[in-house]
This record gives sequence, structure tokens and C-alpha cells, in this order.
Amino acid sequence: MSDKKRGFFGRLFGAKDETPEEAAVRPQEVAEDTASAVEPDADAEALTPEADTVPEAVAPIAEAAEPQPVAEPEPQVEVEAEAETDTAVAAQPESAPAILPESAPEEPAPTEPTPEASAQLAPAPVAPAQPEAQKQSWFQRLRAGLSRSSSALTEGISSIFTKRKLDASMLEDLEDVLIQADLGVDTAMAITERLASGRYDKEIAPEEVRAILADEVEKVLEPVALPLDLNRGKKPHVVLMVGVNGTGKTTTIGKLSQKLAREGKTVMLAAGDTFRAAAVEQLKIWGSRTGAEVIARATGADAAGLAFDAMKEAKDKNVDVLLIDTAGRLQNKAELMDELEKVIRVIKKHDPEAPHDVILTLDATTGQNALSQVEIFGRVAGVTGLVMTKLDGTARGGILVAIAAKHKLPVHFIGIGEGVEDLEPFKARDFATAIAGQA
Ligand SMILES: Nc1nc2c(ncn2[C@@H]2O[C@H](COP(=O)(O)OP(=O)(O)OP(=O)(O)O)[C@@H](O)[C@H]2O)c(=O)[nH]1
Repeated sequence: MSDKKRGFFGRLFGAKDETPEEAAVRPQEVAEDTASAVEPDADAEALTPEADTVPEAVAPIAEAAEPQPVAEPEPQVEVEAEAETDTAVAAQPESAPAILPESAPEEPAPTEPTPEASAQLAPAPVAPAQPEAQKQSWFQRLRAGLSRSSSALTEGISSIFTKRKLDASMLEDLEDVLIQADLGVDTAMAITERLASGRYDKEIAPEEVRAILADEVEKVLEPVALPLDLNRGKKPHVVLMVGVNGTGKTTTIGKLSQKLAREGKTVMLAAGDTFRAAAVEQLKIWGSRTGAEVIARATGADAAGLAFDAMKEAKDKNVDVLLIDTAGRLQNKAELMDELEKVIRVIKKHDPEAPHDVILTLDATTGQNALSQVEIFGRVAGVTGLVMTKLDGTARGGILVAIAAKHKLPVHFIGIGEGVEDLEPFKARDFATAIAGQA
């Protein structure tokens, strides 16, 4: 996994797909008594910025040109580990099974790590911000990031529409190209039907097909391109981040935290992925970079207990937004999904309306499996919105269109890289134009 920001050409020419994050190590059981198992984070206060220091806390991040060392241990970890009660430590199994996403990524999955190896995984690199000179507009970066997805489509279109008059076999071929690009059967049919109407026996240029593709994709995406509204009068506004292992929950929280800090909001992060020490470290790095207080516990602590305490801290400290990370879990593992329900139940003890947003992160490289992730996480956790990550370098970005058509859930953000600038609110026209390879 690269800890450097990829340059424009790396993205443009189809940089290698990220594989889903390596397996999480989880206990089989979690302590039922949640509230008493954990103590408030002794050092958390140290990370809390003064209200007027948020911009300064953020500024050095933007200037950082060198990749940061990833797993720099903070004294906080030891303090927390010592402060942890026996109950939480006892919840950690001696040998927990490693879990890998079942969905097939485009690149071969890494060798399944042993539980021991997983426990020692370094946190995913927290990429530094791009130096000013290398910055491109978001649309340029989106186009570059989506280049593999769009070239799969545009090359397919160009090979079919070669100065021939439109006939049924060309429409069938086009439908195949669209379905293979993960756009979904309904959208594929809508595009071919529109193309067919009034154009039979006429020559059609690939550009015309691409324009129709962009229009139809935009039609599907427009209703779901909805911003994440954190100004609904909730304090704290609680956002729970859920999803399969390695889909980008922690990274997305870090990026969001940065955005919110820039808006002048006070943010607290809850390191609810208590199974993977590396995930907690990763969140702490994001927290210190973005001036957000991080509530964390020792590895193996009860995730619901952590969420309960984070809710209390966030209320006591009157923060604007509480972003709660959760451990990655496969949607078909019932006991892990039960645990997620428990986290939500515990959050509701503090505020029956919370979590106010439940965001599912989806890794674009997993293709069709994302559809079932939306369905099952939606049922269990009441997903209210989506973030699609890793659209950079994948040929399967079209899956976002199939998901929008089928589930009609708001898509708040998309991610096109590991860096803090690589997450932006989702805009239907930009995405449609970029994936159709239009200027
Ligand atoms: N290329 C690319 N990589 C991303 C993107 N978002 C996240 N990543 C990377 O994906 C990897 C996994 O991200 P995490 O944020 O650790 O994922 P997670 O869902 O929290 O993982 P678990 O805690 O294991 O469930 C990291 O290396 C991230 O840097 C993105 O939009 N593009």
C-alpha cells in the first residue's frame, strides 16, 4: 500500500487498485456490561484544540510534504492500556479468527494473515496533503481517478460504433459493455433504448453515445447526490460509520474531520474499531492532525461500551459532531452484525434519535458485492447514506450507478485517493461526465 500520494499520471494511467484493508482481528464475544467496562480517555483532553486554534491545528497538515511515519506510538496508548479495566482486556480472545472481505477485488487479495500478524498490522498510512503546486481541480482529479472506469466504457463504445449504421446487434453489444462496466441492467437498457429511438439505420458517432451515456447516468444519480447535513440542530450530531473491512471507514472519518474542522466545528472521534490496534492508531493520527479529540480504548475493549462513553464525553464537552468508527465486518456474519445492533442500541440510551446519520462506506473495487452490502447493512444498521471510496484506479466505478438505481440512498461523498483532499461531496453531473469520458 503506498504511503505516498499518487501523482496525476499515476492516476490517469490506471494506478493499481487498492486491495481491501487486511483482516481485522476480533474477539468472539464482547462484554455485555458496556458502560462500566471502560474509563474515559485520560489523555483525550490533550488533543482538544482551543476553539480558536482549529485553523492552526489544520494548517501544518496542508503544508506537510513528507509522508508521516504511520505508527508512531503515542504515550496515550500506554496510559489507556494501563487504565483499562480487566473486563475489557478479558474480552480479547487468545486467538481470534482473521476475517477477509468475501467480495472479489479486481486485484488478487493478499494472503490471509494469521491472527498474530493481523494484530500487528501497521495502521493504514495517513497520506499527507498534496503540495499546492501539484493540486488540480477536483474535476480533473475525479476524471483522472475514474479513468479506468471510463476507458472500459469508452473503448467498448468506440469499438462498436465504427461508422456503421445502427442495428440490433450493435445495441446488444453496447448493453453488454454497459453491464460489464457494472452500471446495472436497468441503466444499460435505458441507454440502449434511448439510443435506438429514431436512430435505427443511421450512423452514430461514439461521442453521441457517450453524451447519451452521461445524460442517463446523471438522471439516475441526481436524486441521490445529497449533501451530508450536519446542521440539523443536534448536539452532538452523531455519525456512525459502518462497512466491510478495509472499505475506508477510518480514512473517511479522518477526511471528514478535516473538512469539519475547517468549517469551524468541534469534532470528536470515537475509535470504535476496538479489535485492531492499528485502526485506533490510525484514528489517533487523524485526530491529532485535524484537532479532534479521540476517544479510544485498549485493543479488545467492548465496542458498545466505547460508543456509550464517547456519547457521554461528546455531550459533556458539547462538541458539534461525534464521528464513531466501527470495526469492519462482513455483512453475512450474523454475530458481527448483532454486535453492530448493540452499538446502536447503546448510542440510543443517550439520545433516542442518535445516530443521526449511519454512513456505509463502500469500496468501489468490490463491484457487485457492494449491492448486498447496502442491502444488509441497511437492514441491520439503518444506513442513511453512502460514501463510495477507491474510485481512483478501479474499472468498476459504474457500480455506483447500479446502487443508486436500486437502493436510492443518498450518496454524500466519494473518495478518489488516500489523501485528505481526496474526498468530496458527490455531484451527479461531474461523476456522469467523468465516467462517460467527456470533457
Ligand atoms: N486509493 C484509495 N484508497 C483509499 C481510499 N479510501 C481509503 N483508502 C485506503 O484504504 C485502506 C483501508 O482504509 P481504512 O480507512 O483503514 O478502512 P477501514 O474500513 O477503516 O478498515 P477496517 O478498520 O479494517 O475495517 C487504507 O490504506 C486507506 O488509505 C480511496 O478513496 N482511494
